[in-house]
Amino acid sequence: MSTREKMNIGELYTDMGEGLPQERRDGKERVYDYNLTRPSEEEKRQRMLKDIMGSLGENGWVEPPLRVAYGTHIHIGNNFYANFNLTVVDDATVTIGDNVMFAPNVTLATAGHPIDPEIRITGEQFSLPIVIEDNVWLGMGVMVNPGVTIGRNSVIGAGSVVTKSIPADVVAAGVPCRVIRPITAADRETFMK
Ligand SMILES: CC(=O)SCCNC(=O)CCNC(=O)[C@H](O)C(C)(C)COP(=O)(O)OP(=O)(O)OC[C@H]1O[C@@H](n2cnc3c(N)ncnc32)[C@H](O)[C@@H]1OP(=O)(O)O
Repeated sequence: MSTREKMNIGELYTDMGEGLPQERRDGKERVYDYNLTRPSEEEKRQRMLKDIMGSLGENGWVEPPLRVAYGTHIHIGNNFYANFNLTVVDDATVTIGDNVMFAPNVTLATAGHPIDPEIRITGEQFSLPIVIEDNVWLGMGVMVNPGVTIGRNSVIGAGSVVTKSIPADVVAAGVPCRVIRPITAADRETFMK
Protein backbone atom coordinates (compact mmCIF):
# COMPACT_ATOMS: atom_id res chain seq x y z
CA MET A 1 0.00 0.00 0.00
CA SER A 2 1.35 3.45 -0.86
CA THR A 3 1.96 6.12 1.78
CA ARG A 4 -0.70 8.27 0.13
CA GLU A 5 -3.25 5.50 0.58
CA LYS A 6 -2.23 4.98 4.22
CA MET A 7 -2.66 8.73 4.85
CA ASN A 8 -6.42 8.46 4.45
CA ILE A 9 -7.22 5.33 6.46
CA GLY A 10 -5.51 5.78 9.82
CA GLU A 11 -2.53 3.46 9.14
CA LEU A 12 0.88 4.51 10.44
CA TYR A 13 3.16 6.20 7.89
CA THR A 14 6.06 8.62 7.62
CA ASP A 15 5.60 11.63 5.37
CA MET A 16 9.13 11.95 3.98
CA GLY A 17 8.65 10.03 0.69
CA GLU A 18 6.48 9.95 -2.45
CA GLY A 19 7.04 13.67 -3.12
CA LEU A 20 5.23 14.69 0.09
CA PRO A 21 7.94 17.06 1.47
CA GLN A 22 8.01 18.96 -1.85
CA GLU A 23 4.20 19.07 -1.99
CA ARG A 24 4.10 20.55 1.53
CA ARG A 25 6.78 23.10 0.71
CA ASP A 26 5.02 24.17 -2.51
CA GLY A 27 1.75 24.56 -0.60
CA LYS A 28 3.38 26.68 2.07
CA GLU A 29 5.05 28.88 -0.56
CA ARG A 30 1.63 29.57 -2.11
CA VAL A 31 0.10 30.36 1.27
CA TYR A 32 3.03 32.59 2.17
CA ASP A 33 2.29 34.72 -0.90
CA TYR A 34 -1.45 34.66 -0.15
CA ASN A 35 -0.88 35.97 3.36
CA LEU A 36 1.19 38.87 2.02
CA THR A 37 -1.59 40.22 -0.21
CA ARG A 38 -3.02 43.63 0.57
CA PRO A 39 -6.65 43.83 1.77
CA SER A 40 -7.61 45.51 -1.52
CA GLU A 41 -6.24 42.63 -3.67
CA GLU A 42 -9.47 40.69 -3.59
CA GLU A 43 -9.44 39.32 -7.15
CA LYS A 44 -5.81 38.25 -6.82
CA ARG A 45 -6.64 36.35 -3.64
CA GLN A 46 -9.54 34.59 -5.40
CA ARG A 47 -7.15 33.30 -8.07
CA MET A 48 -4.51 32.32 -5.52
CA LEU A 49 -7.02 30.42 -3.41
CA LYS A 50 -7.88 28.20 -6.39
CA ASP A 51 -4.17 27.29 -6.63
CA ILE A 52 -3.80 26.66 -2.90
CA MET A 53 -6.76 24.28 -2.52
CA GLY A 54 -7.14 20.84 -4.11
CA SER A 55 -10.46 22.13 -5.42
CA LEU A 56 -12.62 25.16 -4.70
CA GLY A 57 -16.12 26.05 -5.94
CA GLU A 58 -17.51 29.50 -6.71
CA ASN A 59 -17.41 32.39 -4.21
CA GLY A 60 -14.67 31.10 -1.93
CA TRP A 61 -13.43 33.74 0.52
CA VAL A 62 -10.71 33.16 3.14
CA GLU A 63 -9.46 36.07 5.23
CA PRO A 64 -5.67 35.97 5.61
CA PRO A 65 -3.76 34.70 7.42
CA LEU A 66 -4.38 31.10 6.40
CA ARG A 67 -2.22 28.10 7.34
CA VAL A 68 -2.20 24.69 5.65
CA ALA A 69 -0.02 21.57 5.74
CA TYR A 70 -0.45 20.91 2.01
CA GLY A 71 -3.55 22.77 0.76
CA THR A 72 -3.83 20.29 -2.10
CA HIS A 73 -5.74 17.81 0.10
CA ILE A 74 -8.54 20.33 0.82
CA HIS A 75 -11.72 20.22 -1.32
CA ILE A 76 -14.29 22.97 -0.85
CA GLY A 77 -17.73 23.55 -2.41
CA ASN A 78 -19.45 26.81 -3.35
CA ASN A 79 -19.95 29.89 -1.14
CA PHE A 80 -17.27 29.15 1.45
CA TYR A 81 -16.31 31.82 3.96
CA ALA A 82 -13.52 31.53 6.53
CA ASN A 83 -12.58 34.35 8.87
CA PHE A 84 -9.00 35.05 10.08
CA ASN A 85 -6.51 32.37 11.16
CA LEU A 86 -7.95 29.26 9.58
CA THR A 87 -5.50 26.38 10.12
CA VAL A 88 -5.94 23.13 8.18
CA VAL A 89 -3.61 20.20 8.82
CA ASP A 90 -4.64 18.40 5.65
CA ASP A 91 -2.43 15.31 5.71
CA ALA A 92 -5.60 13.30 5.00
CA THR A 93 -8.37 14.70 2.82
CA VAL A 94 -10.52 17.56 4.14
CA THR A 95 -13.89 17.87 2.39
CA ILE A 96 -15.99 20.99 2.94
CA GLY A 97 -19.46 21.26 1.37
CA ASP A 98 -21.45 24.22 0.02
CA ASN A 99 -22.41 27.32 2.06
CA VAL A 100 -20.03 26.58 4.92
CA MET A 101 -18.92 29.37 7.25
CA PHE A 102 -15.99 29.41 9.71
CA ALA A 103 -15.50 32.06 12.41
CA PRO A 104 -11.97 33.24 13.35
CA ASN A 105 -9.35 30.79 14.67
CA VAL A 106 -10.84 27.53 13.43
CA THR A 107 -8.46 24.54 13.30
CA LEU A 108 -9.09 21.32 11.39
CA ALA A 109 -6.41 18.65 11.99
CA THR A 110 -6.51 15.31 10.19
CA ALA A 111 -3.19 14.12 11.66
CA GLY A 112 -2.46 12.32 14.91
CA HIS A 113 0.52 10.75 16.63
CA PRO A 114 0.55 7.45 18.52
CA ILE A 115 -0.09 7.65 22.27
CA ASP A 116 2.56 4.98 22.94
CA PRO A 117 5.87 6.87 23.32
CA GLU A 118 8.03 4.16 21.76
CA ILE A 119 5.96 4.16 18.58
CA ARG A 120 5.59 7.97 18.64
CA ILE A 121 9.34 8.63 18.70
CA THR A 122 9.81 6.59 15.51
CA GLY A 123 8.22 9.58 13.72
CA GLU A 124 5.34 7.53 12.34
CA GLN A 125 1.95 9.24 12.35
CA PHE A 126 -1.61 8.49 11.23
CA SER A 127 -4.30 10.61 9.60
CA LEU A 128 -8.04 10.37 9.06
CA PRO A 129 -10.23 12.49 6.76
CA ILE A 130 -12.44 15.32 8.04
CA VAL A 131 -15.80 16.12 6.42
CA ILE A 132 -17.75 19.35 6.97
CA GLU A 133 -21.12 18.96 5.24
CA ASP A 134 -23.24 21.63 3.52
CA ASN A 135 -24.46 24.72 5.42
CA VAL A 136 -22.38 24.12 8.57
CA TRP A 137 -21.25 27.06 10.73
CA LEU A 138 -18.22 26.61 13.01
CA GLY A 139 -17.97 29.26 15.75
CA MET A 140 -14.78 31.01 16.74
CA GLY A 141 -11.93 28.86 17.98
CA VAL A 142 -13.50 25.51 17.07
CA MET A 143 -11.04 22.61 16.80
CA VAL A 144 -11.93 19.53 14.77
CA ASN A 145 -10.06 16.28 15.42
CA PRO A 146 -9.02 13.62 12.87
CA GLY A 147 -11.83 11.47 11.45
CA VAL A 148 -14.71 13.78 12.40
CA THR A 149 -17.74 14.47 10.18
CA ILE A 150 -19.99 17.43 10.99
CA GLY A 151 -23.47 16.86 9.59
CA ARG A 152 -25.39 19.14 7.25
CA ASN A 153 -26.80 22.40 8.68
CA SER A 154 -25.27 21.94 12.13
CA VAL A 155 -23.78 24.77 14.22
CA ILE A 156 -20.74 24.22 16.46
CA GLY A 157 -20.44 26.68 19.36
CA ALA A 158 -17.40 28.83 20.00
CA GLY A 159 -14.44 27.15 21.67
CA SER A 160 -15.61 23.59 21.05
CA VAL A 161 -13.23 20.66 20.60
CA VAL A 162 -14.98 18.23 18.27
CA THR A 163 -13.62 14.76 19.06
CA LYS A 164 -16.47 12.70 17.57
CA SER A 165 -18.76 13.13 14.58
CA ILE A 166 -21.77 15.42 15.02
CA PRO A 167 -25.13 14.64 13.34
CA ALA A 168 -27.00 16.91 10.94
CA ASP A 169 -29.39 19.68 12.04
CA VAL A 170 -28.14 20.27 15.60
CA VAL A 171 -26.45 22.90 17.73
CA ALA A 172 -23.46 21.32 19.49
CA ALA A 173 -20.82 22.84 21.76
CA GLY A 174 -18.30 22.26 24.49
CA VAL A 175 -15.10 20.41 25.32
CA PRO A 176 -15.63 17.70 24.28
CA CYS A 177 -18.30 18.90 21.85
CA ARG A 178 -21.78 17.46 22.54
CA VAL A 179 -25.20 18.03 21.00
CA ILE A 180 -27.08 20.77 22.91
CA ARG A 181 -30.32 20.70 20.94
CA PRO A 182 -31.86 20.22 17.48
CA ILE A 183 -32.29 23.13 15.09
CA THR A 184 -36.06 23.72 14.86
CA ALA A 185 -38.65 26.04 13.32
CA ALA A 186 -38.26 28.25 16.39
CA ASP A 187 -34.75 29.20 15.18
CA ARG A 188 -36.28 30.54 11.97
CA GLU A 189 -39.10 32.37 13.75
CA THR A 190 -36.61 34.28 15.92
CA PHE A 191 -35.48 36.26 12.89
CA MET A 192 -38.55 36.07 10.60
CA LYS A 193 -41.17 37.80 12.78
C1 LIG B 1 -17.68 34.09 10.30
C2 LIG B 1 -18.11 34.14 11.69
O1 LIG B 1 -18.75 33.22 12.12
S1 LIG B 1 -17.66 35.44 12.70
C3 LIG B 1 -18.75 35.30 14.12
C4 LIG B 1 -18.12 34.58 15.26
N1 LIG B 1 -19.15 34.29 16.25
C5 LIG B 1 -19.16 33.15 16.91
O2 LIG B 1 -18.28 32.32 16.79
C6 LIG B 1 -20.32 32.95 17.81
C7 LIG B 1 -20.63 31.44 17.99
N2 LIG B 1 -21.86 31.31 18.70
C8 LIG B 1 -22.02 30.43 19.75
O3 LIG B 1 -21.10 29.73 20.19
C9 LIG B 1 -23.41 30.42 20.32
O4 LIG B 1 -23.32 30.23 21.73
C10 LIG B 1 -24.35 29.35 19.73
C11 LIG B 1 -24.57 29.60 18.24
C12 LIG B 1 -23.79 27.94 19.91
C13 LIG B 1 -25.61 29.64 20.52
O5 LIG B 1 -26.61 28.80 20.26
P1 LIG B 1 -28.00 28.97 21.07
O6 LIG B 1 -28.85 27.85 20.69
O7 LIG B 1 -28.51 30.35 20.90
O8 LIG B 1 -27.51 28.72 22.53
P2 LIG B 1 -27.85 29.45 23.88
O9 LIG B 1 -27.06 30.72 23.94
O10 LIG B 1 -29.33 29.51 24.07
O11 LIG B 1 -27.21 28.40 24.87
C14 LIG B 1 -27.77 27.11 25.09
C15 LIG B 1 -26.89 26.42 26.10
O12 LIG B 1 -25.65 26.07 25.47
C16 LIG B 1 -24.56 26.67 26.14
N3 LIG B 1 -23.61 27.14 25.14
C17 LIG B 1 -23.83 28.01 24.13
N4 LIG B 1 -22.72 28.20 23.42
C18 LIG B 1 -21.77 27.43 23.99
C19 LIG B 1 -20.41 27.22 23.71
N5 LIG B 1 -19.83 27.83 22.68
N6 LIG B 1 -19.72 26.36 24.48
C20 LIG B 1 -20.32 25.75 25.53
N7 LIG B 1 -21.63 25.91 25.86
C21 LIG B 1 -22.33 26.75 25.09
C22 LIG B 1 -25.17 27.85 26.89
O13 LIG B 1 -24.38 28.20 28.00
C23 LIG B 1 -26.51 27.29 27.29
O14 LIG B 1 -26.36 26.45 28.40
P3 LIG B 1 -27.46 26.43 29.59
O15 LIG B 1 -28.72 25.91 28.92
O16 LIG B 1 -26.88 25.50 30.58
O17 LIG B 1 -27.61 27.84 30.03
